[in-house]
Amino acid sequence: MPGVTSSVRDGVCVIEMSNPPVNALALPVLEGLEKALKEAQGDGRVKAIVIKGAGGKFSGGFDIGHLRKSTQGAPASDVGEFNAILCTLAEGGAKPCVAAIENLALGGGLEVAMSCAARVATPGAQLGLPELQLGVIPGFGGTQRLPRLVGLEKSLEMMLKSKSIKAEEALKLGLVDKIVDPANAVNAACELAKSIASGSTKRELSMYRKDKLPDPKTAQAILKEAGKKAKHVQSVMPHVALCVDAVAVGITEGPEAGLQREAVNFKKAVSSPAAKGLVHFFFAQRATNIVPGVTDGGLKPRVMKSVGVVGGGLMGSGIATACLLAGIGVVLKEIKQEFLDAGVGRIQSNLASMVRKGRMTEDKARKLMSLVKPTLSDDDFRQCDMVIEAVIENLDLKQKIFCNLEKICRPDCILSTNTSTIDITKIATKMKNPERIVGAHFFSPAHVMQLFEIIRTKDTPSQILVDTLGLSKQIRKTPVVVGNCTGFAVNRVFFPYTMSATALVDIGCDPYAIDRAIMMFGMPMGPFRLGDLVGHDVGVHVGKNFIDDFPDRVYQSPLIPSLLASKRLGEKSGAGFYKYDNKRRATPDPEGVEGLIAASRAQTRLPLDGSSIPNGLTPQEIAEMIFFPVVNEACRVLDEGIVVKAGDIDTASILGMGFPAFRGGIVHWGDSVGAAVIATKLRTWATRYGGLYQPCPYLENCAIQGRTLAQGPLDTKLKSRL
Ligand SMILES: C[C@H](O)CC(=O)SCCNC(=O)CCNC(=O)[C@H](O)C(C)(C)COP(=O)(O)OP(=O)(O)OC[C@H]1O[C@@H](n2cnc3c(N)ncnc32)[C@H](O)[C@@H]1OP(=O)(O)O
Repeated sequence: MPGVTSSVRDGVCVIEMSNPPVNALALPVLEGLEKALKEAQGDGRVKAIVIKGAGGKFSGGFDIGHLRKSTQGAPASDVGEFNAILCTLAEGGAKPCVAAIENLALGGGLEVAMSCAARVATPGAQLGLPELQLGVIPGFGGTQRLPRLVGLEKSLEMMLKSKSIKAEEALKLGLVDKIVDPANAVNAACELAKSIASGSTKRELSMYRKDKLPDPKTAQAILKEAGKKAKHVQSVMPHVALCVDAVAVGITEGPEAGLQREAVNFKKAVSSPAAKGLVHFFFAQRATNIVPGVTDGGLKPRVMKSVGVVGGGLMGSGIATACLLAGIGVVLKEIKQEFLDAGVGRIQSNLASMVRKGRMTEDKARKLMSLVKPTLSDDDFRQCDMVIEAVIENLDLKQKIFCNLEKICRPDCILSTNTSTIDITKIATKMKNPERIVGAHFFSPAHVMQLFEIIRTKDTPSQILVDTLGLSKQIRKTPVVVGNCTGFAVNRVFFPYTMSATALVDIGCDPYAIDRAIMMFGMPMGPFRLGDLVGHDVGVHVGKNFIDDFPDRVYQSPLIPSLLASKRLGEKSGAGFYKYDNKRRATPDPEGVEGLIAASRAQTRLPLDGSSIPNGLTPQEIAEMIFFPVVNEACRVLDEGIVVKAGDIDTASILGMGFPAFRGGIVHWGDSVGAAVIATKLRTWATRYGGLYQPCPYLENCAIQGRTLAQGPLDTKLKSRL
């Protein structure tokens, strides 16, 4: 049960907040804290107060579960009320408080700690105000106290980038007063609290400190710069500007006015669609490892100590690096010494790049490299707990590899393929025990990208899935378990993305206007710039799978093949839709592609609706025409049970495709638009432009039955029976 306990020893009241696993500040904890502080301040035996968290963690902040209710329409909590309690009972109370920060103090947790007169922290403890990653702003005084403790510029960096810092840096900045041994953290806090109470150590009130604040002119310049950046994203992420505004009011009008503004702005932020999307993503991401019928059976994952990787190319070396970073030994196999050397070299350079960026010491990199066993022989896989095949997409080759692996590896060794397109049952056809194979699809670069698709067939044993989910936890990736189909979850759901982009060009839209509209929507780059980056030859090769398997709903523009015929492969050939200089900087190249576009339009003869109004389609119309077919395909994936819940596709779309997190993922966004709106528009476009836009029964039925896409229809067949 979440709550607060307190005990008095040697004149110090130790208040402990408890709400496992991270002592989130749920309402009972906040109420308990208020009561305990009131009692301690009124208790004659007590000279000073220490606040700590149970189970070796201070606090992960305000309860995000409660926040979720507010984003879904429940009245927003009056954070100002609790802040007033901190001001009067912790910061302003007669008896000084000290925070004993073990392990982490984030969001509201750090705000409680900052209202104390001093803070001690354990080595490596994580401190930060990451509220903006949830679409809200600090609400327990963080916008006022952090700038006064670490300086205006640093505080804005920490809040606007949701960037936490380690206790060691916090000590240098003055956010904590002492680093203490974990076994002695509370005692050290008690000593410091007594020393402040006795006057031996000066009592500081964070809210009223001025020593870290810059002079007014510098402060104005810093705030102006932050405000400019916030304005850029204000229409979709209003919380950024709301945070800067609360800080600015505190700096220019004083902390009391700042606190009032913070409370008002917190309420505004929490009711924004961005907060709803980001909080949804927070929970969706943490729920992907729950797979009904698999993870609820009491099976325990086996710890992976040694992983074999077949192929030392870009993917193989990235996968090997990801395993090494988790301390897992790697057996890297290649067919020729020169390929093997190149693979080892790639791993080395992945680690060296982390050393250069200050994320790892040279010594650590050396130690990790010593965990690699390069080999030319499959025999070295004998002791591996798992082998991941990462060779080129060639079915014959993969089939041979798995026949061989099955003979050599231990019977409990997990045999997995990193294919991104090939049906895994086809890869397994020549195996004695085809059910052993599981898909382990990493995204490139594998040691950086967080998403990890685990592909199962209907026969995949639960233990294999549980073990592979366990691997994802070991290597700190977000897993999404998907069924076996062309493109799995991410590539399957997103194939209409590029197809619809080319359809838009064929109906008269300018490709650069499309890219701009899609970036305004929040994608890191538009479809044509992405095509250039991936290479249009690769795009055509991958696209062929969808053309073969989903002929009813593909759009085949002659535009991309004609681009290939003109040797405009994209970035690697120096030109695609854009032209590239020797530093690979992109510049639009309308003259270079206008002839190809004109020829494509002449051949496809679609109605030129995209250019029929003076300025073409609006950015919103463009985004809808590109993303509604993607929502439609996501509905099919849900309908077929390829993924078990909408949150999994949301997570995969954000982490695998760069779909904007503040929109909550592709299905969440679809629901924010509404199934009925999407189905109606798709139907209209389908009659004009073809099957790519034909709404599927799942979507149609959600629209008819008034259900959300995440809920799914009560009966998918209804529409076809009507
Ligand atoms: C008014 C205030 O200013 C507003 C706020 O404070 S808003 C909250 C600000 N705090 C945050 O954003 C921190 C969010 N949490 C995190 O970043 C990470 O969970 C963490 C660094 C604390 C721990 O990470 P890690 O050890 O990898 O564990 P992780 O799986 O993320 O979390 C463990 C569990 O705690 C839950 N949790 C973490 N922080 C939580 C929070 N603030 N509220 C409720 N639940 C929380 C997670 O949902 C997860 O639950 P589950 O086991 O049921 O899935």
